[in-house]
Amino acid sequence: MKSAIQQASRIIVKVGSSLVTNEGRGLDQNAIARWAAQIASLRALGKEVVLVSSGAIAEGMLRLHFGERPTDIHELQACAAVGQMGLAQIYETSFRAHGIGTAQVLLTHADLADRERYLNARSTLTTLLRLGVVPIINENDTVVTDEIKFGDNDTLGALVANLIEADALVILTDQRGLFSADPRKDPSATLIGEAQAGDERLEEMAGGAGSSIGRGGMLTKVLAAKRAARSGAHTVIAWGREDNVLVRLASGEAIGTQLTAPTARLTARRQWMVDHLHTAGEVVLDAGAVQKLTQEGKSLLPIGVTAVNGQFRRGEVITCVDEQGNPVARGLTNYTGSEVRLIMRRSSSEIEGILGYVEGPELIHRDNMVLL
Ligand SMILES: Nc1ncnc2c1ncn2[C@@H]1O[C@H](COP(=O)(O)OP(=O)(O)O)[C@@H](O)[C@H]1O
Ligand SMILES: N[C@@H](CCC(=O)OP(=O)(O)O)C(=O)O
Repeated sequence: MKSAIQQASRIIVKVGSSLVTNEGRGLDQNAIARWAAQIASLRALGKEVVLVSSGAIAEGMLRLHFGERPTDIHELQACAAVGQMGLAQIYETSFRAHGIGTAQVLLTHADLADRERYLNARSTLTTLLRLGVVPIINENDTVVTDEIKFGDNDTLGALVANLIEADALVILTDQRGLFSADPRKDPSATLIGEAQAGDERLEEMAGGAGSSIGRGGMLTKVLAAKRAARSGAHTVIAWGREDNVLVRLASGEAIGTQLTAPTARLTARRQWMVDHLHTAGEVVLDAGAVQKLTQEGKSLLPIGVTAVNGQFRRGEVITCVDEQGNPVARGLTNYTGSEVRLIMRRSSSEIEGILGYVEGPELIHRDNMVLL
């Protein structure tokens, strides 16, 4: 099996708290500079990279002079808010040294469960990538407390992999990968080189559901791999301080644990759309639009829509039917039902004049559509 990272063109790299910090307090600037240099090399190979980085609390603790991790949730939130400034600062400086810009993106799991926010986050991230910027993502710890209690950015990494259909998720941590048992407790544990993401035996190795998962640990990584695999992304768990780890992975070297996704990326996404039984509404297409979608592989533009049935919000799944009512395609709409009623039969260049803003020239972008 070829290395997942070598083949990947869009990669999420997650660096854990245990790695970015100097023993839990403050950030390790040198380590961060090394990952930035490696990501710059990946970019030079034509790969798109999104970084999910923890470390805000650790840096905030240092800046606010907490000797140990506070137990009060709101103090933890305060640490995260203060520390995030330092995190952003170090990443911006480290990437600037390679002529690469960074962007700060703070997300919660709830943001990604909401269809409209999901689509907005997706559009922002893909636009940042198109503009050549490296998005640096962390949890928005100011507005949520669950994540801070569990201290888990692994799940966030997987959600982001689903969000922008990454080909691979690289989880960098303080161990050389997933071992047959926790190597801190069992010195005879052996490294798992490769397995299928979602294999339940991996969860047992990582501690099983019954173990203490107070803070991330390997279980959240194994579960993140399972989640990432749903959109076809492969996961690699590796030691973040391994020399030049990202570049070596990209050159095809087998390092750490590779958890392979059983379904291909496009199949997974297609299946998700097809399985989406509840569609929020319907648009009727003229014959020209049907032709563009089915024969020419194009996006759906408002000009090809002749009628709208039902009410729907931006980001919801809608069905496209032909003039006889036969389903043609399904996809995520960029505009609400009321907006489509205003812009249908009109050219995309008129959208701004009619609505006062443009979410995109397409009603449904080709990437967000599946033919039926
Ligand atoms: N089977 C296993 N293989 C490797 N590490 C394991 C395993 N089970 C539990 N662990 C523990 O998980 C820890 C990594 O998780 P965590 O501290 O949350 O890292 P991060 O901050 O990078 O997310 C390791 O230091 C290790 O003690
Ligand atoms: N968002 C917080 C905590 C996230 C966290 O610790 O996650 P993880 O690296 O998976 O253990 C921070 O930046 O400190």
